Amino acid sequence: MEPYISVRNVSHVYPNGVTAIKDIDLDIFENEVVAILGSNGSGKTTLVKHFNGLLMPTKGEVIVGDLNTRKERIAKLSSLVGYVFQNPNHQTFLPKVSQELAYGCKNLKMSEEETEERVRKAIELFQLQDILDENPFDLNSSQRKEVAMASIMAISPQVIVLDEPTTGQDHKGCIRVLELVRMFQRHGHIVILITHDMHLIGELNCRTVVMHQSEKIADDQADTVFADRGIMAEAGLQPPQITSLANGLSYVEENKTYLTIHSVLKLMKEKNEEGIKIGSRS
Ligand SMILES: Nc1ncnc2c1ncn2[C@@H]1O[C@H](COP(=O)(O)OP(=O)(O)OP(=O)(O)O)[C@@H](O)[C@H]1O
Repeated sequence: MEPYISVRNVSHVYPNGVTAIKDIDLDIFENEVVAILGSNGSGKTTLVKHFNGLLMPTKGEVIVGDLNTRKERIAKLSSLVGYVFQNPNHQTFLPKVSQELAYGCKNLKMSEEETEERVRKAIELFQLQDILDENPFDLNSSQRKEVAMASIMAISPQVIVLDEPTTGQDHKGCIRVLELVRMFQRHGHIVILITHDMHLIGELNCRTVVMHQSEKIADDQADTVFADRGIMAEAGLQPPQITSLANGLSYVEENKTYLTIHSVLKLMKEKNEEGIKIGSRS
């Protein structure tokens, strides 16, 4: 299978001389959810900004669809790769939600009918019917984030990048992000998450790329990555709390990784039925 995004031996050195990513190879395939994980300054954002042409490699090349990002206009690339910024205020600027939702399609010179149809679908998916006339800046931060995501969804890019989607969200907001990631995937999109949120990655148990000091040091399913103590320590990462808790239970096999509260509760129930008492590892 051909990858949709192919990052080939890419490095990026900023004009001030900082090497933000180094010799990265990465293939991302249709319909994947991929988390890009790593501590502050490890190169996550720099890497992902290469997918929609916001940055160009200083070495190597990035292919999106069958387009080399060096040779494409940014408008074309942003119709393929939609970027939802961490702070929705950075991508929201029109006085009405309805205008905001239509902006991307209009900017890509879609016809009025097509824009209307796409916006209608986005309104339906995100249940925004009641706030169409509101000013996005009068909405709360969760609603503003929904509007930002819906505006990207209206463009319907093949790839949706969510930059720290759970930052600043309460518990309900975080559950909503999880639902949206799954919804984007059901609708056939590739979802790329730039995140520090181990709980979110654990719940998704998605492919996880770990960046550390500008290099890719791991690329595997989240449970495999989280079980690799060497990688976790090198990258300065802690697994989700529930994984640490499960690791402390006496009856959890050393090589098993539990990522969600549901999986730990299921294990406890099974052990309880077998008459095995909960104990902690000595
Ligand atoms: N515009 C820029 N000019 C110069 N250096 C930059 C620029 N943007 C990022 N850097 C540097 O590049 C390195 C990687 O930064 P990047 O933002 O890609 O990391 P990150 O993993 O996304 O970090 P964070 O989690 O803090 O957002 C860091 O050393 C950072 O200071």
